Amino acid sequence: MTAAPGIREIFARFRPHLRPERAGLLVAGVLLVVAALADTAAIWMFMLITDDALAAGSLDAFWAPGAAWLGIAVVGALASFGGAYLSARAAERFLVRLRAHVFAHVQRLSPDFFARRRTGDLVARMSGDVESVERLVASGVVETGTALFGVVLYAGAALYLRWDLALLSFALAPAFWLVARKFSAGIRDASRAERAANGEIASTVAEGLSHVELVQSANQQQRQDAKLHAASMRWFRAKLVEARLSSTYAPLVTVVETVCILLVIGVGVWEISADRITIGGLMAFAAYIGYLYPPLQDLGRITMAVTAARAGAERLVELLDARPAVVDAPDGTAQLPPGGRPGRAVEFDRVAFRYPRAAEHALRDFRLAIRPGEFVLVTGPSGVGKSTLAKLLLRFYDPAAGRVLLDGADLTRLPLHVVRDQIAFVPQEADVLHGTVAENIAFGRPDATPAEVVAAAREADADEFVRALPEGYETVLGERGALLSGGQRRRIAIARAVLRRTPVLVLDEPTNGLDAESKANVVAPLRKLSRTRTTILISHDPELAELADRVVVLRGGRVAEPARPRSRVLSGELPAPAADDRPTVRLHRPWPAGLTDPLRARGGRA
Ligand SMILES: Nc1ncnc2c1ncn2[C@@H]1O[C@H](COP(=O)(O)OP(=O)(O)OP(=O)(O)O)[C@@H](O)[C@H]1O
Repeated sequence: MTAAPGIREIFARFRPHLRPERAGLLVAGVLLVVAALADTAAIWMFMLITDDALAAGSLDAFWAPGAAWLGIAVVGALASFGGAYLSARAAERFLVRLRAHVFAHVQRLSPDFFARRRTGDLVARMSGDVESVERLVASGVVETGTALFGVVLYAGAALYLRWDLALLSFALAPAFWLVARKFSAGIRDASRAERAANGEIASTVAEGLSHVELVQSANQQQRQDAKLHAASMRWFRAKLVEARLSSTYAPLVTVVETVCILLVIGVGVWEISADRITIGGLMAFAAYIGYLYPPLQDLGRITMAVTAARAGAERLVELLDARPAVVDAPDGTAQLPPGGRPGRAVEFDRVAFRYPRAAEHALRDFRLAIRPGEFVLVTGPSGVGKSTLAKLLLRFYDPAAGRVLLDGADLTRLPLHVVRDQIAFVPQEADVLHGTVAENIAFGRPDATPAEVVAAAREADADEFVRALPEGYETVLGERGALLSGGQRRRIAIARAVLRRTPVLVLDEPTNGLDAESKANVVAPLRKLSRTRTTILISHDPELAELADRVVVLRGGRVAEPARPRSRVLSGELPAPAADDRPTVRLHRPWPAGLTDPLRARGGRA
């Protein structure tokens, strides 16, 4: 493992997020200083009362310091409350801002990043690790400042009362540091192990829950239990090491403290007998030394907390250092010609692409020009690069060579959001989010009116089954759309794509794994939809060739044969819709010649 970032590095890294809290932290610091000053003054009043009122038996000498003590206590309490509240407020606001920043960063990383990560671990980094950075950078700053001030203040007061006695009792102060230092290394290693095990626990639970059907159907619950147990035991052992170290630290510090206090009292008794100090003076002195220990202890504890937080910061910095594979062009961006036609032209111009860390190219010298409004079926054997075309078109990645063009504009020269505003994508796994059907359809356009949502559902042939759901469009779908069949989930995904009204529609295997009837339901809307936009349909399914103007067959990352235009639709020459608008696709036709030539298999179309 690489060395954890140093404190300075961590501060430099996260300081910008702390900047808006500077005023709050400063006021909190001032109030906590006032609270410490009030404590110091209260002890002074205690000394005056002991010597002038108690020892002298004078009630008159009691009132003035007594009243002052009360006033000081009230001011101290208010300052202490204000300081604690403001520092907590600043620290939590920092936490909220940092978490938002990390999430925003992670959301913009390329799909490839997530392919190599476990979701649970990412969740753990955005919760526990963000909190440990907050403890270090925000609350840690106030605590350290206040503790340091306390040490200086109480040591100063003790020195003022009796400098010789004070120096004697300070002689043992470095022992606090030595003890804290000794424990820090062990705490750091244990914290690293604890943070990593925490990520593993979150990952195991998240994976187990999201694949619950797979786990149950394969009878693998015990294996999942064992995985969680193993991660939990690693976490438990690390926690025990942490607990052993910190619970040894506290009693050790108490022993050092007791030695100091006994030393002070022993020498003090001798001093009183020699009449060199009053009893009130000795008690106040002992109180200052006693007040000195908590901030000293705090400094030791903060040293250990900082060590632990470095392990979290290390994991967070690693996340923040990950760079998205694509970003907006730094030297200005090109303009997309105004739309208006049915769809936009899409072109892959001698594109070569290899996934990060992959040995082979997924696409090589790939050329394909799609006219505006054209409906192209992209087919070919598994793993040949079909889905990669969609990923390049959506600019999840940039090609290593060649260009992907939208209406003649190079995608790498267009702002990323403009590219994605042009393309609606229906992925292989139709995503269903937790929320109502209406919210699911409107995901890409949250401002859509209910009427627009229903219109999109109609276009995707989803309206009828949605209305049959218990609460229609207001039916809450579970995170994975458990209420819906595979075909229905796809139609919701198509409705979502339709609602975005983009000039380009890309569908990746929309009929995969569906039976004939569900497939017919998914295919039916495509014919209508393709009339008003450029449509790229990625599929193994030869029967879908019926729908397309052109079939493109891929082999080894290239177009295997010249893409042949169909006689049907070209942009601007759209035929009148069929009377009943139903698909003419024959869904049970065999695939006579394999994937090598779907055109041959397609035959004539009515
Ligand atoms: N994230 C990735 N990292 C590395 N290699 C990848 C990644 N995604 C895909 N590949 C590889 O790139 C090649 C093309 O993959 P792609 O998903 O485009 O194929 P496909 O034709 O869509 O396959 P299928 O029909 O099975 O969906 C395959 O060899 C695949 O193993």
